[in-house]
Amino acid sequence: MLYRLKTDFRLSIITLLGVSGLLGITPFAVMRFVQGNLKAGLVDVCILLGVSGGVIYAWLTGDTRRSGYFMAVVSSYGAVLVGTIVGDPGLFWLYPCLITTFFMTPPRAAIAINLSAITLMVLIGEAFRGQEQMWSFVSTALVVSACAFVFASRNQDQRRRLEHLATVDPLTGVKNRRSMDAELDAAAASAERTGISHALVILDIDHFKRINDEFGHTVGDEVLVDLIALLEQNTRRSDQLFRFGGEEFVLLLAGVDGDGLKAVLNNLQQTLRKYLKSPGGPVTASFGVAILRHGESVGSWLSRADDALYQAKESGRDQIVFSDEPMPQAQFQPT
Ligand SMILES: Nc1nc2c(ncn2[C@@H]2O[C@H](COP(=O)(O)OP(=O)(O)OP(=O)(O)O)[C@@H](O)[C@H]2O)c(=O)[nH]1
Repeated sequence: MLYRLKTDFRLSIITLLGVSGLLGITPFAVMRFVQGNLKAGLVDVCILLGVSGGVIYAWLTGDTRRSGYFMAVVSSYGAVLVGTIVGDPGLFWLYPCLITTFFMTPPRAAIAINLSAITLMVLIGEAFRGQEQMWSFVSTALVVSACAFVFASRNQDQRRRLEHLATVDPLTGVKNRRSMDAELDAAAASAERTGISHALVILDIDHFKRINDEFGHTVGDEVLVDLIALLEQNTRRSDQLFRFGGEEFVLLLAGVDGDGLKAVLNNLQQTLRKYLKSPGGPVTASFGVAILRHGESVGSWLSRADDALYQAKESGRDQIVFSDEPMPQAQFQPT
């Protein structure tokens, strides 16, 4: 539970809003019923139910996008309703909502929710004692929204940048080993669900050490970058490429049958032979290929591709070796 709160920012904001809503609104709901203000008491109860429902939904389903929208709408328009019924004390409830909408919904949606809530509050007008108070509210609500927008946007940029740094290889720009582990898990789960075949290719440049030793690390780096450009030009957009380590890369292909896979890999091999070069001449690569078996673990899938790569190296390099002879059709049916 703590782990989810730490790693899922939106879930933590939704939970914070839910808990503070429960703690903050419950005494007022009780007070309004005690004072005989049934309408205000019922509005408070509805907000409490909505907010609690949003939190429970987020925790049970993990769908913080929908519950974020729901919570933002319930809390903001709920605050407008409270302002309409109880007058100016309701105005204060809108301020925390104006801030938290930016952390629960995308910026454009948050701006729309905030502006519409401020406008509604003004149009209904019940919450204000006079013009001066109304315009003070409008100005301060806009300032709060603008500050929350800037803060939330910066926060989002920084999170995206951190995510990029954590998942992308800086030299080649392809996803790193860390992303690969997550994507292979997702691919295996998708294969079980849909029956679509998934192939994993480990590709390793031949005699790469010699290139580094003879021409230097910078030239070696350029060969790696050229390799990625060639791989990206000769695979589908849906195919995924990862840097497995050093001069080893992993290609994940979904929905390929045996013949299609052979054709893609033969084409890649020819392309590398023809276009991948170092100052010492053409550069080749060895390929180890494994198609995911029904019920197989990702570890075993990777290890079969790695064994096939080993065989490709052992049998003279510049080879494509399949762990199993690929079938012309998808390997297994959905469960
Ligand atoms: N330039 C450069 N070299 C790297 C990078 N990462 C790993 N290497 C080098 O890649 C080389 C890999 O050498 P080996 O594992 O012996 O492989 P190889 O020479 O390609 O031999 P085979 O794979 O058996 O054909 C080592 O010299 C590493 O230093 C990198 O990011 N840039």
